[in-house]
Amino acid sequence: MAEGTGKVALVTGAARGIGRAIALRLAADGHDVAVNDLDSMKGELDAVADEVRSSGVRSASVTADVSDPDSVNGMVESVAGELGSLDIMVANAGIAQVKPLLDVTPEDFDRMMAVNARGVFLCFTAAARRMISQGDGGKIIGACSIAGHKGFSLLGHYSASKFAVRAMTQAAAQEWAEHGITVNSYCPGIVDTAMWELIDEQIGDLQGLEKGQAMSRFSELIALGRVQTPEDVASFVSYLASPDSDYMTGQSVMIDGGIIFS
Ligand SMILES: NC(=O)C1=CN([C@@H]2O[C@H](COP(=O)(O)OP(=O)(O)OC[C@H]3O[C@@H](n4cnc5c(N)ncnc54)[C@H](O)[C@@H]3O)[C@@H](O)[C@H]2O)C=CC1
Ligand SMILES: CC(=O)C(C)=O
Repeated sequence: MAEGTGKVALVTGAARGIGRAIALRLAADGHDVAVNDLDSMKGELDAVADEVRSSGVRSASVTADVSDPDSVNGMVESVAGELGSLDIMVANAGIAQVKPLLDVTPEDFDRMMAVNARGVFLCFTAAARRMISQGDGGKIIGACSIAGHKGFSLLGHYSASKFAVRAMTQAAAQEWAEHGITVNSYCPGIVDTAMWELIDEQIGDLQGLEKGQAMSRFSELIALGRVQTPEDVASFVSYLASPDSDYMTGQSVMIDGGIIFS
C-alpha cells in the first residue's frame, strides 16, 4: 500500500470507465479519493468507493448531477466536510452522442453542453473557490478529448463541448495561477468503455455496420495499434495530480496512442 499523501481528490463520473480507473489509480498513489456519479449509478459508485478504501485510503461516495450548480456546490462542500479538504479535482463526467449535425436538435445540443461544458465549468469553479479558501494551491483536471482538438464528423456537438473544455482549461490556468492552482486536461482517443460501446452502436445504426466494426475502423487510425484502456488514461492523470506536474498549466494533452500529432 502507498504511503498517504494527505491530499484529497474528487473524481466525477467515477462509477465506471475512465473515472473509475482514475479513482483507483489516485487511491493507489496514496490520495484519499471521493467519487461522484449520478444517483442512478449509486450501486456501482459505492462499489468503487469500497475498492478505493481497499487501497488503505479514505473515500466518500457522493451522487450529484454535474450539470446542476447547487448539486456541484453541495458535492464539493460535502467532500471537504467529510474528508477535511479538496486538493485535486478531476472533472471527468461526460456524455456522448453520434448524430449528423443536421439531425442534432437544440435539446441534444443543450444537454451535451450542460454535462460536458457547463459540468466542467461548475466543477472547476466550485473546486477553485474551495482551494483558494484553503490557501494551499491545488490541481484541477478536466476531461477533454482528441475531439477537443479536431471536430469529428458525426460528433459535432460532442466536439464543440470538448473545445469548450480546452478553452476553459487555458483561461482558468491563467486566472488561478496566483493561488498556486494548476489546471490541465487529458485528451484520450478511443478508450474501451461504455461510452465507446454506445458510439460504436450509434455509428453502426447510421452506417449499417455490425457491432464492433466502427470501433475497429477508428482503431486503424491509432499509431500504437491498439485501443486505449481506462488505465492508460489514469496513469497520465496520476502525473497531472502529482507535484511532478507542478510547472505545467493550461494544457490539454493528447494521450491517444498517436491519432493526432501536434
Ligand atoms: N471513451 C472514450 O473513448 C473517450 C472518453 N473521453 C471522455 O472521458 C470521460 C469519461 O468517459 P468514459 O469513461 O468513456 O464514459 P462512460 O460513459 O463509460 O462513463 C461516464 C460516467 O459519467 C457519468 N455521468 C454522465 N453524466 C453525468 C452527470 N451529469 N453527472 C455525474 N455523472 C455523470 C456516467 O453515469 C458514467 O458513469 C468523458 O468526459 C468522455 O467524454 C474522452 C475521449 C475518449
Ligand atoms: C469519445 C471520444 O472522445 C472520441 C473522440 O472517441
